[in-house]
Amino acid sequence: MTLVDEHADHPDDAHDGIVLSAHDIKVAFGETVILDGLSLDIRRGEILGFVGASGAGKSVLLRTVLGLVKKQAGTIELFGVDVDKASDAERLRIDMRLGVLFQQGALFSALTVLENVQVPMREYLDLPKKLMDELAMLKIELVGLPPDAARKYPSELSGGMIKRAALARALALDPDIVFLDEPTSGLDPISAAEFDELVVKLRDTMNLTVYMVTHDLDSLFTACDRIAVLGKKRVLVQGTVEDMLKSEEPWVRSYFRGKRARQLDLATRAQP
Ligand SMILES: Nc1ncnc2c1ncn2[C@@H]1O[C@H](COP(=O)(O)OP(=O)(O)OP(=O)(O)O)[C@@H](O)[C@H]1O
Repeated sequence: MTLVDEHADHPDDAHDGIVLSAHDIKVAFGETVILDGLSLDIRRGEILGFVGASGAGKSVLLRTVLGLVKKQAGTIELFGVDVDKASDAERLRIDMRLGVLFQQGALFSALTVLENVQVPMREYLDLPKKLMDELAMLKIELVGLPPDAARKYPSELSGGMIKRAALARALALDPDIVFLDEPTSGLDPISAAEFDELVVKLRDTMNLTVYMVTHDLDSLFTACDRIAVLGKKRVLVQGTVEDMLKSEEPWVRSYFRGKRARQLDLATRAQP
């Protein structure tokens, strides 16, 4: 019996709290290599911000981790299990512990918010409708949507409400880790800040691990515990905001010490 089987409830506890470990990943489309020698660990309960220039491969890595893009080399362990070696039953257990919010929100337009939140429940669980309704309402409340949002269609929601509804769906199965692909893009600064606050609150209350692809400096400065920078096809630098501010890598320097970043840094530090 493997260590993983012995700790079936919380297998990652046997792995120093590392929820996700990507090692030496290579991904190419035809001749074009997008990721090469990329390694990254994410610890239980942290909010990791993943940044990098547009087109660097952030979404490709996310899709690779989720098994939607094939890698040419490297290993990905989720909760201590090498996904390439996982049995179908293990893979299913892993999938149920992952929540995903894709870049466009990706709600089904023909379904109400309640029905959207229930999509993963229908896919993975066999529950009576009444119980599913109750569970979905709990998630809707959890993300700060009013109860009457449940019967609305995505076209009837604001951008911020769509993101929250998509987050409620990502949380439908009480995942251990959520992957958020640019969750605050397209939101006004106030809605974006509120979304960040919600993510921090959920992490604190649910001990959620968060992997957030973002271009949003506010999110990086205020919500993320750690930042990983994608560059030169791998993780170029990782650490805290302080580490980013000290980095001499040219892209990191211009991103984190550019004019806008300096203003944000000062504003963040000025807060009581
Ligand atoms: N299925 C695919 N086939 C071929 N090329 C792809 C595919 N998916 C992504 N790419 C290419 O991989 C590169 C990285 O794309 P990706 O979407 O990961 O960038 P990103 O870092 O997320 O960018 P952005 O910040 O703009 O969202 C791009 O050049 C893109 O065209």
